Amino acid sequence: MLPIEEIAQKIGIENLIHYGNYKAKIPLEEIWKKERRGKVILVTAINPTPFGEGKTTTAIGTSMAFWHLGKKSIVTLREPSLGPVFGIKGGGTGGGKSTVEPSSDINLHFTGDFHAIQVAHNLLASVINNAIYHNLEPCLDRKKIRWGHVLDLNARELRKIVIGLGDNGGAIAEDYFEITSASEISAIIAIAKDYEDLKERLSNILVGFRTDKTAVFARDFKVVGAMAAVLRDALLPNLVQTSEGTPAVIHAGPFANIAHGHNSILADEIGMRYSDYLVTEAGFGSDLGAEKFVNIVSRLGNFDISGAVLVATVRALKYHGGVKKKHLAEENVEALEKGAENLQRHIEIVRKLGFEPVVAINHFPDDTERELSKLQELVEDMNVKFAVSEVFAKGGEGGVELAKYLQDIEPRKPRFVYKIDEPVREKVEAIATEIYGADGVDWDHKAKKDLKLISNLGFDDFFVCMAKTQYSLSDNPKLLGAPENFVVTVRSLKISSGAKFVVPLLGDISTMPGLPSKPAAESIDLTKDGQIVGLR
Ligand SMILES: Nc1ncnc2c1ncn2[C@@H]1O[C@H](COP(=O)(O)OP(=O)(O)O)[C@@H](O)[C@H]1O
Ligand SMILES: O=COP(=O)(O)O
Ligand SMILES: [Mg+2]
Repeated sequence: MLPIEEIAQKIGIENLIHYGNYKAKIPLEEIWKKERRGKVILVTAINPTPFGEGKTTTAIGTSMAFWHLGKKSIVTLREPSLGPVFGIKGGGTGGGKSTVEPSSDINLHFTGDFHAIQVAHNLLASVINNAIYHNLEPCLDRKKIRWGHVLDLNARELRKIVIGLGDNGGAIAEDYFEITSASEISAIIAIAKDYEDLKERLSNILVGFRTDKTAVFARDFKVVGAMAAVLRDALLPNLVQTSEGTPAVIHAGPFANIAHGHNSILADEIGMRYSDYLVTEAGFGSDLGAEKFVNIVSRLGNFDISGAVLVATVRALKYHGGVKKKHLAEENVEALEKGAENLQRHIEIVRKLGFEPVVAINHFPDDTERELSKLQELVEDMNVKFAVSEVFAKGGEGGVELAKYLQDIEPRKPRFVYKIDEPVREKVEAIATEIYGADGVDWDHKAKKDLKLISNLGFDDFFVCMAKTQYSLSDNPKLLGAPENFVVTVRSLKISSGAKFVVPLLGDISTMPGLPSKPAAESIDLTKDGQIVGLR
């Protein structure tokens, strides 16, 4: 690795807040010193297998490839959450010869941003419960509290809990934990422009209602200052490097299935102002990350997008063709051909969002020659540009063909799926029908009540941040491939009035994931000389 100041010098960043030799935070005033000039390249994908199909890896490799072409590029990514790190997917720092470093630090505590978000979130929860204990104003109706706790782990046992069993003045009550990436504060850190905006958004967080049904916000508890104080450094983007010594800015961590799925806009500003090509990832498939990147992030950040890379893999398309996870390494051209219908749908989604995708076939070692040539044949018939990406095996050199397709694409205005002043119900129905291909939306009783509440509170002009399974275009994780003749069901809607999002919860999506029977944590260790091993 190069010393982090050498990475900063490559792109002209002059001031850093060092976190050791290889990590640094970028002061807010540094961000605005340059004008925007970089083209925005979005990396999205088809619906993935539980292992992930290589968007992070491809984003890193493509950014490095631009340097091979003599262009300056910055890759922006989200901070990995310990949920997947210890859970199914493992780390979020790419793989093979296309990684961001120091990967062990980045995958674990990094610069402490998630811990800060966790503390700020739980501080507010403790103050809410304390007001009830001391019978202080604002005293919330316990059954109408809409602010739980967060923890950066996959802990299904905390999805629904009872609190107050100890010395708590008898206020025993139901409560819950979400994973930190699902916290509204995680979304706020990803969209706030400066400390004033941060505090304004924190103060507008809706925490619940009094018994007289009046709404109560975080500002009513007088701890917004303390929350902002503990978040002071978490708002600053983190500068690190790729495995080829090119700049990477990693900041904020909302997942794309339970939140908006993109790194901070501040990180993107650095990518646009300090390089020719910002390569950035939106989580999971285009139905989730790319939809929200266009309809929420690019609208909030007010920027155009040039290119869209659509990552596809043989293994995920076989999965969509009906192959079980444990058989994905076995050749199966027939299943690949059937599952390719999922790729066709994502090409259409990216076009609906206003862009012409370039398909990146992310080549895995298990792909056979027959499968690879079949997939190239199928993609050719889909009338879309594509390149076989070898960035995992070869680093930036393996992404040059892809980068050459992207370098001359001109910025375009995204096509928003909904107008911001439409009612929430219509926004949700537009996304479900136009992006997912659903015939319509079913609204559970609780969801209908939430819609009414949103209108009564005057929040109909909020962004819609859909929460649903990442495995299917529908809200049923078993409905793979290119499902048709289905409706999606909205169970309820979270109101994030600080971020100005409403979060419709579809199907049985949970904002607190669980661990698999064999957690990735089992392969992690610390050697006697202090080396962390086994993080993948
Ligand atoms: N071409 C490849 N060959 C082998 N493993 C890969 C390849 N691309 C990605 N991976 C691995 O697959 C997992 C998911 O990759 P990642 O880039 O995180 O995907 P995503 O961002 O789409 O979830 C990581 O462990 C990564 O190292
Ligand atoms: O939020 C999900 O991100 P990945 O698609 O990178 O796992
Ligand atoms: Mg990723």
